[in-house]
Amino acid sequence: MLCSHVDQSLQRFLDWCFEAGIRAGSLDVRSLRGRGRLLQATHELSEDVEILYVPADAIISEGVASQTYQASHWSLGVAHRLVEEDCLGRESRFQPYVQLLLEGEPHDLQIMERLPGCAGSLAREKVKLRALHIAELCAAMPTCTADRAARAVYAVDSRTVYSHPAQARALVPFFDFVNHSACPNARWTMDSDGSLRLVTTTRVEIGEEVTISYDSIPNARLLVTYGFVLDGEGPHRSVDLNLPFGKLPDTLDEGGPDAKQPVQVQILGNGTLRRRAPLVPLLHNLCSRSETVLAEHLAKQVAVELEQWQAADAKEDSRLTLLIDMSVEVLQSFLERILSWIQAADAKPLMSALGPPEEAVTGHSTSDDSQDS
Ligand SMILES: C[S@@+](CC[C@H](N)C(=O)[O-])C[C@H]1O[C@@H](n2cnc3c(N)ncnc32)[C@H](O)[C@@H]1O
Repeated sequence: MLCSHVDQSLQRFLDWCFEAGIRAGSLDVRSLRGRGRLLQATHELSEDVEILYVPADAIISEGVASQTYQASHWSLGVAHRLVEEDCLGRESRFQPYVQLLLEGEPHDLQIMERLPGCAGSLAREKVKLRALHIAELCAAMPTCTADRAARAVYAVDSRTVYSHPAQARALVPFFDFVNHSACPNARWTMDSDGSLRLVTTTRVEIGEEVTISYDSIPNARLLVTYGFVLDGEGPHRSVDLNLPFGKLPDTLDEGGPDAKQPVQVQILGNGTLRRRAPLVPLLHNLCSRSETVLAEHLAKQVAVELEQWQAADAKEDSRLTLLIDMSVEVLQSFLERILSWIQAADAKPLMSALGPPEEAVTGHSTSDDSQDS
């Protein structure tokens, strides 16, 4: 395993990886401003080649301790395991890995808390959840300081993988240097014994970064969970929108689902709706001519949120600038689509006018390779 610009704890970690049976002969660890540590190919690699193998006993997975937290959040099980290993100090067989993991500073959620819409509420929820988890970890392990607990919670939040087939949540050394891309060149799988393999999905040139897809989530979620946003096209170019409906004019009083609950929809980069299903009950609850009522209500709500995004302060943070610009563009094109449907008043049902063409719905395949968020 080669490594450039190594610091001491990274070198100790890499030596430990070798002893633990982690095989990554054609990968190098690099650091890049704005991307942190990352994996880079040291050889030209063909498609479908295994480039990393991490044996099960080198992986920190959800342990017996997680039983304590069954009624609570999934991440506490893994965080508990991590803090337990940290408390063992040099006695822990994962010590170099644990040390490296707990060096990571949690990213600042404060500047995100004032963002409009779902982005701001996600950040505020995350702040509350982090505080609860830190308190729970400290209460469960009196030798654990709030700072250690905060670092553990952050490491778990941003680095845990979940394998559906193996039904396992885990912190996987070396593999967790892999960054996310909307067009990844690798995917991972977990064997039934809990070991992990990383395999190329395309040809990879020498020096090229190896990436996977963590998830197909909007930029606001990427920012709150992982601390970065992506430019360009892809599933990240979308906005989650909470729509409060209350009582619409022309709503049927009897029968039909409750239209009072706010519903969440997702708007894609081309201004179409990805998830239309939450709006369907509302349509059922309206009188026949009331598609227009719904469209007008939608337009009003979107205009309100658009105004909030236009007034949002990026606080000289380039990630926030990108998120704000993208949210404005997405909401604007969605609003234009609704308004032109209202103006045209054509026979096309509102939901199909707002929905995406088939290929846009399909999204992006993540197979086993979705990280928890
Ligand atoms: C699983 S770790 C990946 C390795 C990480 N770069 C490191 O330094 O250890 C996930 C973190 O990597 C960073 N990251 C991943 N993909 C990124 C990307 N496309 N752009 C910028 N940062 C990214 C984010 O800080 C994220 O929370």
